[in-house]
Amino acid sequence: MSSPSPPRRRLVGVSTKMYFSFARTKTYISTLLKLLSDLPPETLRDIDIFVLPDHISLTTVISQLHNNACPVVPILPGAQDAFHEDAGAFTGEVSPAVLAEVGCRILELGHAERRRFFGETDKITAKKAAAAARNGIIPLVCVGERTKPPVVTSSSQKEHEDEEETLDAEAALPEIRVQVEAVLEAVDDDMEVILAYEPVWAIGAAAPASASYVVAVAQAIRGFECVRRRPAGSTRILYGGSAGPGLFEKLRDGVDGLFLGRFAHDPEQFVKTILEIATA
Ligand SMILES: O=C(CO)COP(=O)(O)O
Repeated sequence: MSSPSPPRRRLVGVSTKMYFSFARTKTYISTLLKLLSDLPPETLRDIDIFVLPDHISLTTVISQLHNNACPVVPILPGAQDAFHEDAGAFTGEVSPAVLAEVGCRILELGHAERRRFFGETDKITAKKAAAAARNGIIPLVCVGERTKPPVVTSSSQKEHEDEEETLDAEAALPEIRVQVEAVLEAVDDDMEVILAYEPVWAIGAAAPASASYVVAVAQAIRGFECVRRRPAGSTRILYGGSAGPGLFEKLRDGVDGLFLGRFAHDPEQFVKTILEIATA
């Protein structure tokens, strides 16, 4: 009889994208550290937290995290992108080797905004994921369908007005499968990878995708052969797209945590979300 797989550690993080000034990032991190250090230390024992500031602010954030007088929980610092080569004549690019050298632990790749504004493809994202892994940085790869899938249950079939709409998860899977396969082919199976499922249409929206839909997609991603063949615990799946407090409880059957944007800009809201995930 095979022994049960060890549970995957919960994970939660924020990307500040390009929203914050340098000064605001510094204040944000010191407030976050203060709020976290006020919690009973055991609360955060089983959760990983990460912050992805802009490239310019990253080394300052790393110093703030290192100098934290009350290290309740190690927060993993990360970057929002990097080039796929380590060094050379690539003017203006950011080297994953330099990121590793200064203490970057997570590298976000393939975000919908990188794909949309900078034309990044699955192939480019996969090369970047390989570059992160060979430098000992965990690739956090964003995947997700561009268009909202069709609703399966019409609103007239809903029993209650406030019931969430049921979207056709099957319709989104082919697009997501290609994105996931491209990345996992480029990264050794024994390297840790974080997949952030971020439906593009739910990013920057008023509300996240419906919970039943996210759980269905996340469970399907976990069932992909390229994910199943990886060692237990080495592939964590997050949900991102208008995520915030009150959401994780509804998604816990599908995902290992949340990846926040705007709804973590208030550090108190971020800490509230962290606590919900840590204690769910
Ligand atoms: O893109 C996101 C995280 O990477 C999500 O952003 P929002 O939560 O602001 O929609």
